[in-house]
Amino acid sequence: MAVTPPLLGARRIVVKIGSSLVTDEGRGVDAQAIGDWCRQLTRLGEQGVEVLIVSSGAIAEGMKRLGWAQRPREVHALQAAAAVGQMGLAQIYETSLRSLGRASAQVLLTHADLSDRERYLNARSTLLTLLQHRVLPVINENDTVVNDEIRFGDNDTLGALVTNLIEADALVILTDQQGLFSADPRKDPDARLIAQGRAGDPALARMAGGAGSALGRGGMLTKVLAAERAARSGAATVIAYGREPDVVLRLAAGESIGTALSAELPKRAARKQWMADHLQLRGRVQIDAGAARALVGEGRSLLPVGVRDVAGEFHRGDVIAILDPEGRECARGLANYAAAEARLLAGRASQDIEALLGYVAEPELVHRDNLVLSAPADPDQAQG
Ligand SMILES: Nc1ncnc2c1ncn2[C@@H]1O[C@H](COP(=O)(O)OP(=O)(O)O)[C@@H](O)[C@H]1O
Ligand SMILES: N[C@@H](CCC(=O)OP(=O)(O)O)C(=O)O
Repeated sequence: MAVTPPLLGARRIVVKIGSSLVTDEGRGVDAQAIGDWCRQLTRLGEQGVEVLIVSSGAIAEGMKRLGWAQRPREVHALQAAAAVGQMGLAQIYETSLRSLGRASAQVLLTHADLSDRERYLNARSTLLTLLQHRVLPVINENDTVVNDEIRFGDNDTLGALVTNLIEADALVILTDQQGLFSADPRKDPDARLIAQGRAGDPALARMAGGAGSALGRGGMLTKVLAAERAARSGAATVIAYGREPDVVLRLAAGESIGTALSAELPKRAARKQWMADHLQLRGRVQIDAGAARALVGEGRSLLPVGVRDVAGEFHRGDVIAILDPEGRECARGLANYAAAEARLLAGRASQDIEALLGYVAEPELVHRDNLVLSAPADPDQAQG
């Protein structure tokens, strides 16, 4: 069965780089290898592809800087090592990207940041703003304030959550193996590379084992589960060897390298399902005819000026229903402002937001990327 190469034509990708690669099997941050990944990603940026990096390696680098030969068991010692190592990691990415003419930004996130609706929107807006300004975000977990992630080594999951958050087209997981094998190749010499599969296929999780080295935490299982999660927002995943020459550039040119795991749902349909499955309706706004035309007819965002009435008590990041002038639900979306603020903004121009609230989160009440139209006007539904 011929499969579309997952990175061919992708406009936005997340590249996750594991600890063993970043730190050259624990010898300390490998500046040369980081320089090479940055070169490839900068080249992709020049071709118009938006790229985000999720990089592990803080703990391994911190241990080296502190002269610790053994990975400590105490969580606080791991957190301290991460705090030390993150400095080195950020410094090397910044230096590499600056020498290539790319601005970079450090973003430290926790899983909780992405499950809290308000912080989710904040993280999303910040990352999208960085991309708009052609800044390359370098993301890691905020290891100093969380400990589950340190114990479970969850940067693979973080990569998938970031992919969902900014609706990337693909997640690339660079690791120290050629891809997913039928069994852990460190233990089974007969293991064969799985070139392609469907994200979420339970057979893949059965093949994947834990980390094969003391440095990596998640092993293949967290990568396979990350692919399943990335597929929920319609993104494909590739698991590939990070030291394969020009690996990301060749993937982007359509070459098959490593393991490609496809997503079943296209992006828009996946997002709609996600909103339906995960989010509870917290309020309603009724809009005027002009706003209804803009939303339903032209696929635009909902601006406060088109809002007539606000019902319910919702917060920023909650889902609200949008009703047309006849009171029929025409869309649902994530509110950028709380109900009390939306009441103050109703019927007013976006330029007035600062004067009315004292700050501006976004000019829209619901951005079109966070909006799902109701049947039958929604093209996804019209297609069946
Ligand atoms: N089925 C499998 N295919 C490939 N690698 C596997 C498999 N099962 C377990 N592994 C192990 O997973 C390791 C990669 O995971 P990990 O060490 O966490 O890497 P990273 O630091 O890149 O996240 C490999 O080195 C390998 O030993
Ligand atoms: N946040 C940790 C990463 C832990 C982790 O997930 O590591 P890995 O399994 O190598 O991707 C660090 O920077 O050391």
